[in-house]
Amino acid sequence: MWRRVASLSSSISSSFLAQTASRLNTWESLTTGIAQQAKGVIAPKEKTPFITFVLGGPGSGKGTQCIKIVETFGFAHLSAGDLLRREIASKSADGAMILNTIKEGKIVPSQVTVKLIQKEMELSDNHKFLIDGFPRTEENRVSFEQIIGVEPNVVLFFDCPEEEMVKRVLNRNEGRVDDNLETIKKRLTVFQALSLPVINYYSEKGKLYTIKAIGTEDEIFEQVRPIFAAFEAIPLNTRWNWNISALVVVIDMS
Ligand SMILES: Nc1ncnc2c1ncn2[C@@H]1O[C@H](COP(=O)(O)OP(=O)(O)OP(=O)(O)O)[C@@H](O)[C@H]1O
Ligand SMILES: Nc1ccn([C@@H]2O[C@H](COP(=O)(O)O)[C@@H](O)[C@H]2O)c(=O)n1
Ligand SMILES: [Mg+2]
Repeated sequence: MWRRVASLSSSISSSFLAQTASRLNTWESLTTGIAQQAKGVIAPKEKTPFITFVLGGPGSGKGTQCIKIVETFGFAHLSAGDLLRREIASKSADGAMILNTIKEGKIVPSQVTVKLIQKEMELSDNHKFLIDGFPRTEENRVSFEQIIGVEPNVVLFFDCPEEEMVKRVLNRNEGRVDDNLETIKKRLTVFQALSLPVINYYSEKGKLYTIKAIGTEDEIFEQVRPIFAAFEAIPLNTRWNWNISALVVVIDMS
């Protein structure tokens, strides 16, 4: 059994302390698997995670813009679709189920997808994550909050007309099993019915940044850039200093 004692500087406000404590729990929960393997030595990550969800319909340009965000702002890019395709390729136990679900344009059970994301986050040295194509449903969203124990800092929504999305997907030419007209229609229906409510949820929470996803890739990125530039502009002390003021002692009671 693990017991955690946290002692924090008294010079910071109580709401800030509450937020800080919750973030410590969050980041520690991400490290738990690694820590357990290390037989009792919890090695908390140095920085609090900064999580961006990247949403939008099929072919709206999420992956394309994520590459630019990675290049410019140094995020780790975790594409839920890529992680699922990797599971298929690795012929894992869930591979066949995932392949059938993707062919049908449906959504893979949240537990499966969240576990894949969690594993990537744990393995990453980065603390800034772009989680692309997730959450696709309310169930995805709740599952992430329950398993990872953290909410996104930013949610990007690439808003693109359906006609343009269909054109882009049909021209993509990457050999994806779901890049055909029949599956695209199903994916668009799923997007309208299941993903839009998630987008509305984050809009109501004031976390949503809507990008007009038409124009050239560079033009679209010029809408994205200021969002992250604004976060980068927050002084380093304000962003991370609380971590230094926190002392976490772990006592193994087993
Ligand atoms: N602004 C743009 N104008 C024209 N084509 C674009 C633009 N942005 C991306 N594309 C192209 O459209 C296709 C779909 O883009 P991308 O793979 O980034 O979309 P996505 O939102 O990740 O789609 P999915 O949800 O299906 O993974 C790609 O072939 C990409 O090169
Ligand atoms: N959260 C998610 C994300 C994706 N899927 C399935 O993968 C397909 C491809 O996803 P892309 O992000 O690469 O477009 C998608 O249509 C779903 O079938 C999922 O189930 N859950
Ligand atoms: Mg993509």
